[in-house]
Formats: sequence, structure tokens, C-alpha cells
Amino acid sequence: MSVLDDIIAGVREDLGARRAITSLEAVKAAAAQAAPARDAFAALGGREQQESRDHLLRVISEVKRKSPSKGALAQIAEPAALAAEYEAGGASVISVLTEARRFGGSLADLDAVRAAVQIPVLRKDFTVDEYQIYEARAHGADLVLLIVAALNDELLASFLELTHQLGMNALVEAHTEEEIQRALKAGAKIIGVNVRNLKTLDVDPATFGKLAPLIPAEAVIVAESGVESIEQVAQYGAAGADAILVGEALVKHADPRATVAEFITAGTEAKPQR
Ligand SMILES: O=P(O)(O)OC[C@@H](O)[C@@H](O)c1c[nH]c2ccccc12
Repeated sequence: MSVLDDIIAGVREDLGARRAITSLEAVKAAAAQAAPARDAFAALGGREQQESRDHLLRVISEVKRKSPSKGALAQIAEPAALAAEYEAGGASVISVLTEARRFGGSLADLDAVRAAVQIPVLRKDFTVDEYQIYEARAHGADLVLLIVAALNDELLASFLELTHQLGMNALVEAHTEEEIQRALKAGAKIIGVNVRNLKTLDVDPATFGKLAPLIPAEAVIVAESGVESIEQVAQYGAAGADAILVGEALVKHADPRATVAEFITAGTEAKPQR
């Protein structure tokens, strides 16, 4: 079993436990009651009119306590306080890991962050069931993660459609050329190139430069993982990223606010006009 399969098995078990307490019908009703989703596509620089794009490199800042590849990263006693720092530093979106077993996250973290910031919030989890999409909306998420490697074409398309129906956007994550093609075919508007292979956990930042040119200019392109330095941010910016998604480097830094601001400056300087 790959790491991804193993994580998903745990996600399904935890989902079963939540569903036994709160039915799909109840979660749908809660989603319908939630305040409308914020426009994450626009927040990430996406425009229906390509010409009106600006030049800024956006940062999606992640609340991440631990990971299967690195183990414990940071305690994060107050995710709300960390998210507020990210927002003050200029982050465009906050990503909140809600997977519990491997990443130490929860829906309570999502609630706390949602209440603390104005910018769009991404529910970062391994989406394998429509229940999780309604649940994300019920908890105020504006964006959900859809990992292409975890879904077949039919599920990917139907989850993307449901996400849009609920007024949210999806960050559709790919790691290979084939997965990029599948994401595009499903109609993804925000495409993440994860340079970490979720089956082996190997990180290779060069993956971004190889795959980004395959993504048409109408889509927002997000470089995910492996940001350890300003130089790496500049490389992603130069290679065509509209946004970067950063976890470890921010949660481990003593001054996450300043680090977000530095990353935005470095990436924007490096970014070519699209
Ligand atoms: O901590 P990093 O290397 O900055 O990575 C952040 C983010 O890209 C990573 O957490 C991630 C990317 N895709 C995922 C899918 C599930 C869980 C986590 C992830």
C-alpha cells in the first residue's frame, strides 16, 4: 500500500465515525445555512479576463502540525493566532489541514481559523466522499482540496461540480503530466502542482518547472511544497506560479508574518508578466 492509500484508509474510517453522529442530510442542511463562500479564485489572482491579471505572487499559508514525511513540525496551540499572523503578513488564503492521524489537524482548527480571518480558507484534506465537501462548506471553508491521484475521472468531475454548486472553489492537485491533463479535463480552475509525490513522499522542486507550462493561462497555478528559502520562492515565481502553498517553512519560523511578507516580495520580483 502506498502512503496515500494508507492515509486514505484512515480518512475513511474517521469519516465513518463522523457520519454515524451527523447524517449527510444534517451536514447538507448545515452547509445551506453557512455564510456564502468567499471567492478564492479571485483572491489568488484569477480573472475571467486574462488581460487583467496582475503581477503579484500570492501565498497560501498553511496551518500544519505534523506530516507523514517530517513528523512533528510545530505545536500550534492557537491556530487562530497563527492564521491572523499569516493574514497580517499578506497571505491570500489560509490552508488548514483537517486530517487528524498523520497531520494532527481537525475541523475545530478550521472553525477557529475561519472565525479569525477575513480571507478565504482552504479545507486541506483527502477528499474521497461528497460528505467531506458539504462538511467543509458547513464549517465555513471557501476552498477544498481535490487530489487527482486519489480520485477517478468520474469522482473528480462530480466533486468539482458539487464544490462549484456550493459556491466554493477547488484546489485540484496534480503531480504528473497525466494528472494535469485529468485536472484540466475535469474543468479545474485552480491547479496545484505538488512537488511532493504522495505515494513515496519524495520532494523534487524541479517538478514544478516541468509541469507548469502544460497549464493554460486561464487557470491559477499553485506551486505546492518544498519551499525552504526565498530562492525557492523566486524559482517558483520565475517558473510561472501565480501562488505558492507553504506549510513547514512558516509553522517553524519564529516570525511567520514577516516570512509571508518576504515570500510575497521575492516571488513577485521573480514573476514574469503573464
Ligand atoms: O510543508 P510544505 O513542504 O511547505 O508543504 C505544504 C503543502 O504543500 C503540503 O502540506 C501538501 C500538499 N498537498 C498535500 C495534500 C495533503 C496534505 C498535505 C499536502
